[in-house]
Amino acid sequence: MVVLAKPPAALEQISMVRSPSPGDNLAGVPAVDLSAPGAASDVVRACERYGFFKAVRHGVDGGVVARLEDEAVRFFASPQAAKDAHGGGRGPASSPFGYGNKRIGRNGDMGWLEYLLLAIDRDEISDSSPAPSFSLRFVTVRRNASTSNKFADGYVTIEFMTSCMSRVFRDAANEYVSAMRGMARTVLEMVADGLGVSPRGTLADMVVADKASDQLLRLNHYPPCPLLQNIMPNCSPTGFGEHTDPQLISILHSNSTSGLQVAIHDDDDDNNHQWVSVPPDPSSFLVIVGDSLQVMTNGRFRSVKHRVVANKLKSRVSMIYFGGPALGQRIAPLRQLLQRAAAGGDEEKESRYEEFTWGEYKKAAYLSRLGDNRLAPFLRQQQPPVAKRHA
Ligand SMILES: O=C(O)CCC(=O)C(=O)O
Ligand SMILES: [Fe+2]
Repeated sequence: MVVLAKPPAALEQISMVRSPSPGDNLAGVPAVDLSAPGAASDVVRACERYGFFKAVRHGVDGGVVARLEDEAVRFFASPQAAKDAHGGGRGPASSPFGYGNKRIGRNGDMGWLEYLLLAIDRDEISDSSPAPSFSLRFVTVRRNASTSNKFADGYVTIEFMTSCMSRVFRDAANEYVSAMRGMARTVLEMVADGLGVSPRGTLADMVVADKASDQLLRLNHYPPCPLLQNIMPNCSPTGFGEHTDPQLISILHSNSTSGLQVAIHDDDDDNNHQWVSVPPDPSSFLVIVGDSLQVMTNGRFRSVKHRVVANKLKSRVSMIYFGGPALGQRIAPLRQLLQRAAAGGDEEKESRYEEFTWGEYKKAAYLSRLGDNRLAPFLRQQQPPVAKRHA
C-alpha cells in the first residue's frame, strides 16, 4: 500500500514552496550607504535594476528598532484570545486592520504568519513639533447603509491601546514610525535628486508632508514551522505569498531569521525571473519600490515581487512601514520625466499607464488576490508591459 504524504491540518490551504537552500542567497544584495555623497545615484540605479536595496548607515538608532521589536514579540506571545480581541473580524464587513492570523486580506490568501496591521493616524501628525508624535490605530468597517464603498469612508476608529497593548507599545511604535518617516523622506528626496526632478520634495511631500497621506505599519510574526520536517523535507509553507507592495515605498526591518525572497529579473528578458533569498541583516533596512513609484517613474523603477518562506526552526519578526499618498493623489508619471523624454525625442514621453488615484488603486488592490498583477488593468494597451531596464 502506498501512503501519500499529506500536510498536517494546520497547513491545509497554505501553499508550499521549495525550501530555500544556501545557494539561493542573492550574491551581492544591492546596498546603498545613505550617508555617502553619491547616494542619490546609487538609489536610482538599484531601484531601476532591482526595485529594492539595502539601506546601510541610515542613521536610525538601534534602540528605536529594538524597543518596537521587543513589544511586537511580547504582543505575539500573548494568549490567542487576547490577540484575537484585536482582530478586524470576518465576513463582508471585516477590516484589513488589527490582528490577523494566517488569513491575509479578504480574498483567500493564506500564509504561515500572524500580524498586526496599523494605520498611522494622520490627524495626529504635526509639522510644527520638532518630535512629532503619531497615533496608531486600527480601524474597522462601520456597517453604514448609506455607504456603498466600504473602503472610502466607512471606517470608525477603535481605541488602539487596550489590554495587552500598553503605553510602552504605543510609544515604541510612535518612535519607530517617526524614524521611518524620516528615512522615507531621505530616500524619496534622493530619488527626486537622482532623477533630476525638482523640487526635491516632490515625492517625499506626498508621503510625509501631506496630512492626508496614507501610511501603514505592519508587524509580522512567522512562527517556526517544524510540521513538515519529516514528511516533506524539501518544502516550506508560504509565510507571505508573492506580491508587490502597492504604495510608493516600503521600508522593511527583520530580525535575524531568513525567509524573505525577491524576484530578480534577467537584464534582457523581463518575463524571466528567479527567486532568490535575501539574507537577513538586522542592522539594515530593505527599501522596496511600490507599484505607485513604478508608475510615477513611468516604469523606469521596478516594483519588486517578493514573498516570505516560513522557517522550520526559528521565528521571524518583521516590521514594515508603507508610505502611500493621500487617497485623492493622482498616480501618474512625473511631468518632468515625460517632458524631458519628449525633449530628447524619447519614446517614453507618453505615460505607459491609464491615470488613476491612489484611492482607486487601493480599492482595486483590496479586491484582488495577493499575487495578482494589480497594475495590469491600468497598463495602456499599446505599451509593452514593462520598460526595458537600464543596466
Ligand atoms: O514580513 C516580511 O518580511 C515581508 C512582508 C511583506 O512583504 C509585506 O507585509 O508586504
Ligand atoms: Fe510586501
